Amino acid sequence: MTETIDGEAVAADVRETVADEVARLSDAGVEPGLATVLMSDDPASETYVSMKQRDCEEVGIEGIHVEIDADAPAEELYETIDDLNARDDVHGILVQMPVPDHVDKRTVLRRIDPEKDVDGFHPENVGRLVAGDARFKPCTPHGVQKLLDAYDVETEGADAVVVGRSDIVGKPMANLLIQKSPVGNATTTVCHSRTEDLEAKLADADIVVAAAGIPEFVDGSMLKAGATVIDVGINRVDADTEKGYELVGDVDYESASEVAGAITPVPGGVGPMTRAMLLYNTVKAAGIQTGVDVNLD
Ligand SMILES: Nc1nc2c(c(=O)[nH]1)N[C@@H](CN(C=O)c1ccc(C(=O)N[C@@H](CCC(=O)O)C(=O)O)cc1)CN2
Repeated sequence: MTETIDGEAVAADVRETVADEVARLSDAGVEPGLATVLMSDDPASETYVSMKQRDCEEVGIEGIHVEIDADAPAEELYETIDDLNARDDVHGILVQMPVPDHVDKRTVLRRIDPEKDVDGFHPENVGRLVAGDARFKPCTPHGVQKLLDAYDVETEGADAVVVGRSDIVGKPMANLLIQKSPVGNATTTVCHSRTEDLEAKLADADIVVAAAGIPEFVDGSMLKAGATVIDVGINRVDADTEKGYELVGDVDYESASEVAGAITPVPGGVGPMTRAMLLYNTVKAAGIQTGVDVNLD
């Protein structure tokens, strides 16, 4: 019997923990603040940012939202980051990705104060993660770890395959899975567009994390019976619905759920966890910057 991994439920638990810590910080005179910066006309990015702002409101984090015209000079974004770095009421800064082509993404990531980098994308934070001393784990892979933990998926000694090598998901996910820590110790293979015989690698995997951004490209016939399947893909495909599209993952849910032991749905799987871990990192950032103890596991 395949178990559906309920990301909405686990994310709600994380938000509850975060709300308790926000209350404790508030008792100590600290009001955590998260700034989201959107420089894009992409409807999906607009949706994600407004969801993040709504989540902040739910847990009592002060949400600050900055919108920059997608055609504005890159310098406008860099200066916005400088302003947010200097503000005492802003503990976390998130620049929604992707940014327009004329903006240098590496400059953006380096410009954010590493103590406010709640995405965990600054090179200092990437280095800390790789060294096993993470300050902020990137939200999506951290959310996946939480899901594996919540559903008692054994990672120690498991063969894990991460499909996709992005900086946001694939690389940090693989790093977390190999670490000598809880929800780690997995033998991890990272597959990508140049991987030969992906099918053979997937066929042996106890845990599959699909993060390639290709709609429904992993199907049930490629999976080992009983595998845990984590679908990170959130693809908008044209459909005859009210919105004109439907959301599908990188995994063909119907066929995969006939073979998998446990599987995340799309929507309602990893997406809500990505947002919940952003709140978690914001509270952690507020604790770091103010010296107030924060109890997060
Ligand atoms: N600065 C960042 N940019 C981006 C990140 C990131 O972690 N930091 N990740 C992705 C997208 N992403 C976060 O911004 C994200 C994607 C999806 C969801 C989500 O809640 N999805 C829902 C469905 C939402 C919908 O109706 O469209 C779900 O899966 O249930 C949240 C965040 C790229 N950019």
